[in-house]
Amino acid sequence: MTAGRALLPTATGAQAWTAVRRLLRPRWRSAALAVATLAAGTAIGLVTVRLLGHIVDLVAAGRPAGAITAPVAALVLIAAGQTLAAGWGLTMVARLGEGMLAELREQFMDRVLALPQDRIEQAGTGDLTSRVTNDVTAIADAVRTALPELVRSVLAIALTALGLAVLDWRFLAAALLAVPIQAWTVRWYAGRALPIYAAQRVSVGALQHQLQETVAGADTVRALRLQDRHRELVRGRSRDSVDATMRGVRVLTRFYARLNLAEFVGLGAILVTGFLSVRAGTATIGTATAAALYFHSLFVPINTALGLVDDAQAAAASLVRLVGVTTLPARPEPAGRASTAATVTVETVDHAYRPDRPVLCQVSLEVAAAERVALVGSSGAGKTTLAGLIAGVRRPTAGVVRLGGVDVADLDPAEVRRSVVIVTQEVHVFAGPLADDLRLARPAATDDDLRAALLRVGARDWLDALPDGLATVVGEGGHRLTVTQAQQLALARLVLADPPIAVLDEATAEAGSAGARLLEEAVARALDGRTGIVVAHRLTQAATADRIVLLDSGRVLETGTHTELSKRPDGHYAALWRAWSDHRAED
Ligand SMILES: Nc1ncnc2c1ncn2[C@@H]1O[C@H](COP(=O)(O)OP(=O)(O)OP(=O)(O)O)[C@@H](O)[C@H]1O
Repeated sequence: MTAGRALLPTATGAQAWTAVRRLLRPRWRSAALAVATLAAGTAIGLVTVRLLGHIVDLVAAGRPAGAITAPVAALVLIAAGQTLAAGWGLTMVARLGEGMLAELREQFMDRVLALPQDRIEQAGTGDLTSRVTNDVTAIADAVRTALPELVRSVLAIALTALGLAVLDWRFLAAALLAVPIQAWTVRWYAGRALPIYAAQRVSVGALQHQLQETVAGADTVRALRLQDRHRELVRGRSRDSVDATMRGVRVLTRFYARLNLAEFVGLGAILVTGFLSVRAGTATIGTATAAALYFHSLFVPINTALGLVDDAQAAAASLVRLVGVTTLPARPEPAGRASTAATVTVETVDHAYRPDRPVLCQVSLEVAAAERVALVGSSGAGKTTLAGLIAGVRRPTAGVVRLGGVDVADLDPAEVRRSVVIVTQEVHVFAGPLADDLRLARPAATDDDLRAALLRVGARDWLDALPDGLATVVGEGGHRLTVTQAQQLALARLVLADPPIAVLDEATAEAGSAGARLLEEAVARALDGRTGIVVAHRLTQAATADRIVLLDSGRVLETGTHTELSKRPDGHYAALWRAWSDHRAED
């Protein structure tokens, strides 16, 4: 569902052209060289036709067989030259396209990574994912196959027309009779094909959906004796899909039939012109043959270029979606103010993901440097949201979050990253050597630094057991880390990044009780000397904090030390603690 979503922007045609020109500018030399090489290949190829015409003239004049040895040898050389030039040219165009696509993709990812999380959520991650996958693939396909073919075809058409004109302008004029029919055919096709293809995709989608539903619900269908009804539904959808496909095939057949008509008209006109010119003695049979061959050699490039119209349209639609994201500002305007102090201030903050559903209301909180605050509360109370606001991952709907006394909104994003690091519930282990994964936090760290960070968070046992130590490949396709180990990895990254403030919303709950105890110790060591805001999923973690903040339905209900809060008669925290202690006693 995209209705009501603020989708990421789509560029206008003009913006897309500007982007393409900007990408092309530093590469204009290679672009010119690629086009020149392809043009040279095509031009050499055109000589073939002149030579064939020459051979026809030699044969018509009754010259001895030895006279055609030289033109035939030239034909072989030309074929070799043409193949080489086409190969180089196509490789250069593909390399150029790949380079431009890579740069566009980098710009795209740069902007995406700078987007605030709320903006991505507003658009829906599906929008972003489809741009990164489908749109990039559509452009990459076009760059790899359609673009080189298109450049070659356009060059072949232009140079062949030039060849015809040089041969004899009357033949060019005759060939041009085909152009109005071709232009009309393209207009006719473009108007009909798009809606037919769209309907075809819809009917294929509907058929797939029906098949899936029937297969997935087969037991229910059988139980309710709905087989006949479902058979009829599948048959109906299948018929629609066949009809739509056949409409597409018919339109395509007529498209090519009309192009054939254009070819027939052009070739007919050339043959009549040739016949009349040869009879009047103003052209040789060889020239007329060459003209007919020239025209014939236009069929393939013209059909290729017209056939690529679809691909070009799909690539253009994808291009405006990629360029649209790159038109977003690179990053919010930094005020360039530095904050190294480790205090956190939350001032009357409200937050809502949807306007009608407030998640945090008037939350205020002061955290002193090196203090450890535990956020507790039932599921959905707003703990993760508050943690995200403090870490600068999202912006409050109202109110201010200050780090070291400076509004997060005024801080340079790089400064925010230096001041505060968040460890979230889902730790992503990047595929690759463990050392690379750790160095994401501090690229200049030595192996000793990495080892020290892992030891500090209690990872000695599994580090020693890894087959290649720090060089062990972890993540997707490599050595699988357990939930606890992945959390320790995240904590080791925190130690390496060494920010003055740390926000932890980690998954001790998922780690099992032994893992959770291990992680609690790891957290305590990783937070040593830092200001820590910890979303405490286990109350034992809250009990050891300097202060506890209990959230309930987005409001701060209680705040104090464990000793104070647990003794409060009728206190919420006291009730939670009693329930937690009883539960543990039962275990
Ligand atoms: N990205 C989001 N978009 C929309 N609503 C959200 C989003 N994240 C959280 N919410 C909603 O905001 C409310 C508070 O969620 P939050 O995750 O902050 O609570 P929590 O106290 O951390 O809960 P838990 O302990 O289950 O993680 C919930 O009602 C939740 O459904």
